[in-house]
Amino acid sequence: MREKLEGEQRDLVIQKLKSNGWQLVANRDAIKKNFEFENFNQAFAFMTRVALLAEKLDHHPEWENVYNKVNVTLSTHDLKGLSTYDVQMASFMDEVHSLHKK
Ligand SMILES: C[C@H](O)[C@H](O)[C@H]1CNC2=NC(N)=NC(=O)C2=N1
Repeated sequence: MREKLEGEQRDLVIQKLKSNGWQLVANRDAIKKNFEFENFNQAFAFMTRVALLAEKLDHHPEWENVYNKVNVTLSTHDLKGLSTYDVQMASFMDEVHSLHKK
Protein backbone atom coordinates (compact mmCIF):
# COMPACT_ATOMS: atom_id res chain seq x y z
CA MET A 1 0.00 0.00 0.00
CA ARG A 2 1.27 3.45 -0.91
CA GLU A 3 1.19 6.00 1.92
CA LYS A 4 2.88 9.35 2.36
CA LEU A 5 5.51 9.24 5.12
CA GLU A 6 4.82 11.61 7.96
CA GLY A 7 5.79 12.36 11.55
CA GLU A 8 7.62 9.80 13.63
CA GLN A 9 7.39 7.05 10.98
CA ARG A 10 9.11 9.38 8.50
CA ASP A 11 11.89 10.25 10.98
CA LEU A 12 12.60 6.57 11.67
CA VAL A 13 12.61 5.62 8.00
CA ILE A 14 14.93 8.50 7.08
CA GLN A 15 17.33 7.58 9.88
CA LYS A 16 17.53 4.01 8.50
CA LEU A 17 17.93 5.19 4.89
CA LYS A 18 20.74 7.56 5.93
CA SER A 19 22.58 4.69 7.60
CA ASN A 20 22.44 2.95 4.21
CA GLY A 21 23.96 5.92 2.36
CA TRP A 22 20.79 7.75 1.22
CA GLN A 23 20.67 11.53 1.62
CA LEU A 24 17.83 14.02 1.71
CA VAL A 25 17.68 16.26 -1.35
CA ALA A 26 18.16 19.94 -0.45
CA ASN A 27 15.18 21.74 -1.94
CA ARG A 28 12.46 19.09 -2.25
CA ASP A 29 11.09 16.14 -0.28
CA ALA A 30 13.14 13.41 -1.95
CA ILE A 31 16.07 11.08 -1.29
CA LYS A 32 19.14 10.42 -3.41
CA LYS A 33 22.05 7.99 -3.62
CA ASN A 34 24.92 7.45 -6.04
CA PHE A 35 25.61 3.81 -6.88
CA GLU A 36 28.88 2.59 -8.37
CA PHE A 37 29.54 -0.71 -10.16
CA GLU A 38 32.41 -2.66 -11.66
CA ASN A 39 31.49 -1.67 -15.20
CA PHE A 40 28.61 -0.61 -17.46
CA ASN A 41 27.27 -4.14 -17.72
CA GLN A 42 26.78 -4.39 -13.94
CA ALA A 43 25.24 -0.91 -13.80
CA PHE A 44 22.79 -1.76 -16.57
CA ALA A 45 21.91 -5.11 -14.99
CA PHE A 46 21.05 -3.19 -11.80
CA MET A 47 18.88 -0.76 -13.77
CA THR A 48 17.10 -3.62 -15.53
CA ARG A 49 16.22 -5.35 -12.26
CA VAL A 50 15.07 -2.10 -10.68
CA ALA A 51 13.02 -1.24 -13.79
CA LEU A 52 10.97 -4.43 -13.35
CA LEU A 53 9.94 -3.42 -9.82
CA ALA A 54 9.33 0.17 -10.95
CA GLU A 55 6.88 -1.04 -13.60
CA LYS A 56 5.19 -3.43 -11.18
CA LEU A 57 4.63 -0.63 -8.63
CA ASP A 58 4.07 2.05 -11.29
CA HIS A 59 6.68 3.99 -9.37
CA HIS A 60 9.69 5.19 -11.30
CA PRO A 61 13.09 6.47 -10.22
CA GLU A 62 14.68 9.66 -11.52
CA TRP A 63 18.12 8.44 -12.48
CA GLU A 64 21.10 8.96 -14.72
CA ASN A 65 23.72 6.51 -15.80
CA VAL A 66 27.25 7.26 -16.93
CA TYR A 67 29.29 4.10 -17.58
CA ASN A 68 29.56 2.40 -14.15
CA LYS A 69 27.64 4.99 -12.12
CA VAL A 70 23.91 5.29 -11.51
CA ASN A 71 22.73 8.41 -9.63
CA VAL A 72 19.23 7.98 -8.26
CA THR A 73 16.59 10.32 -6.81
CA LEU A 74 13.37 8.90 -5.36
CA SER A 75 10.18 10.80 -4.62
CA THR A 76 6.46 10.32 -5.10
CA HIS A 77 5.47 12.96 -7.62
CA ASP A 78 1.73 13.07 -7.14
CA LEU A 79 2.09 13.22 -3.33
CA LYS A 80 4.93 15.77 -3.61
CA GLY A 81 6.98 13.89 -1.06
CA LEU A 82 8.26 10.58 0.22
CA SER A 83 6.01 7.53 0.42
CA THR A 84 6.33 3.90 1.41
CA TYR A 85 7.01 3.13 -2.28
CA ASP A 86 10.19 5.23 -2.18
CA VAL A 87 11.35 3.21 0.82
CA GLN A 88 10.52 -0.06 -0.94
CA MET A 89 12.41 1.05 -4.06
CA ALA A 90 15.39 2.27 -1.98
CA SER A 91 15.76 -1.01 -0.08
CA PHE A 92 15.38 -3.03 -3.27
CA MET A 93 18.11 -0.92 -4.92
CA ASP A 94 20.42 -1.48 -1.94
CA GLU A 95 19.78 -5.23 -2.11
CA VAL A 96 20.34 -5.46 -5.88
CA HIS A 97 23.44 -3.25 -5.65
CA SER A 98 24.96 -5.63 -3.12
CA LEU A 99 24.58 -8.43 -5.70
CA HIS A 100 26.11 -6.44 -8.56
CA LYS A 101 28.83 -4.37 -6.93
CA LYS A 102 32.51 -5.18 -7.19
C1 LIG B 1 0.19 7.98 -14.61
C2 LIG B 1 1.19 7.22 -13.76
O1 LIG B 1 0.56 6.23 -13.03
C3 LIG B 1 1.89 8.14 -12.80
O2 LIG B 1 2.42 9.25 -13.48
C4 LIG B 1 2.95 7.45 -11.95
C5 LIG B 1 4.12 6.92 -12.75
N1 LIG B 1 5.33 6.80 -11.96
C6 LIG B 1 5.52 7.52 -10.85
N2 LIG B 1 6.70 7.51 -10.23
C7 LIG B 1 6.95 8.24 -9.14
N3 LIG B 1 8.14 8.20 -8.57
N4 LIG B 1 5.99 9.01 -8.63
C8 LIG B 1 4.76 9.11 -9.16
O3 LIG B 1 3.90 9.84 -8.65
C9 LIG B 1 4.48 8.33 -10.31
N5 LIG B 1 3.31 8.33 -10.91
